[in-house]
Amino acid sequence: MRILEKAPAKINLSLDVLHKRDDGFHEVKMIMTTIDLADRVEIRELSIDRIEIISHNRFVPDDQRNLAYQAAKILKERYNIKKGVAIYITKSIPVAAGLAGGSSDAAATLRGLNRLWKLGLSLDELAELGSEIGSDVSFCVYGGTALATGRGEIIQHISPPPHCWVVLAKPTVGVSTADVYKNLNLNAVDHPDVGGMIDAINKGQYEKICGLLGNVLESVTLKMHPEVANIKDQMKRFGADAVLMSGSGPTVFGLVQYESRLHRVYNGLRGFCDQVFAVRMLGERNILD
Ligand SMILES: C[C@](O)(CO)[C@H](O)COP(=O)(O)OP(=O)(O)OC[C@H]1O[C@@H](n2ccc(N)nc2=O)[C@H](O)[C@@H]1O
Ligand SMILES: Nc1ncnc2c1ncn2[C@@H]1O[C@H](COP(=O)(O)OP(=O)(O)OP(=O)(O)O)[C@@H](O)[C@H]1O
Repeated sequence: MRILEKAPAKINLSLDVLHKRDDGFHEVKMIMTTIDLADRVEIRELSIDRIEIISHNRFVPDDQRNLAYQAAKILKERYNIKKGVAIYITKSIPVAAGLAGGSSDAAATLRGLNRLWKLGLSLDELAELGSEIGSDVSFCVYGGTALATGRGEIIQHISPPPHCWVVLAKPTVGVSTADVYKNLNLNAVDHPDVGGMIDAINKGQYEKICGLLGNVLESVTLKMHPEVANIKDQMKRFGADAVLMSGSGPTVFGLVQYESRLHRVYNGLRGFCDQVFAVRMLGERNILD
């Protein structure tokens, strides 16, 4: 038996950090939405009781460090499954990019194994298990558009944003999410208006959404890596309607309403960055059904 799951990337339209918690994590308030850039996760049964990861990507671990491996392990242990699986991951999402690639592979593995092993778990139950793997996994279990709070694992679904194009550019710098949070100085940031963003999304107000994009983690990553600020400037110069870094970076995304403008932004950025993508937002719920 063979199960296929799509594992789409996310971007953060708004990302605020409220305070550091006693457990070391930060309390966040952010709007996440799924985009049409996805890894492919294929799960096949094995005759021996083992978890194998096959990815053919030198940046992706093929052992217990892989978040898809951790997803399979949690389900096997929790439900006492004595069967093995091979998990084939075909990466399209750039690695360590701020696009939740690994988290989405883990979420796809949870959904896929739930089907393969007929566990009958709800998405809410899978999201709760996913939160043990990483803060972004719960959102990735559902996809769509959501307000994420807590350390990112408390998910409230909201309306999809109005249709537009998203140009993504990933500079070749490596960013550690833990380092970015560690270096965040909350006394020196402009907090984005997350409530205003929810309102603008609910009302389908594209221009207002553009004006409200904000991410407090930019204050750290842009200082560490000036090339990220440079990519932001170039994206604006080529005509994106609004530009922001996703998650802890380093990927920068630009929103573009009209296709006529899209080509100029996309082609312009290709002169600066190897990894550039032009995709759609997939903000609807149930896109993963
Ligand atoms: C930046 C975002 O991607 C925005 O969506 C997320 O907040 C990060 O999510 P993630 O990569 O799934 O993060 P995790 O794997 O859970 O945590 C990695 C590290 O980031 C820091 N971390 C993460 C999430 C959070 N709310 N507070 C934190 O301080 C912690 O040091 C943690 O050890
Ligand atoms: N399935 C996976 N795909 C990619 N990287 C993985 C995977 N599993 C584990 N990793 C490890 O996780 C690290 C971060 O990769 P990932 O692509 O998930 O980052 P990210 O997009 O910045 O995540 P987030 O936006 O959730 O912070 C990689 O450097 C890699 O070593």
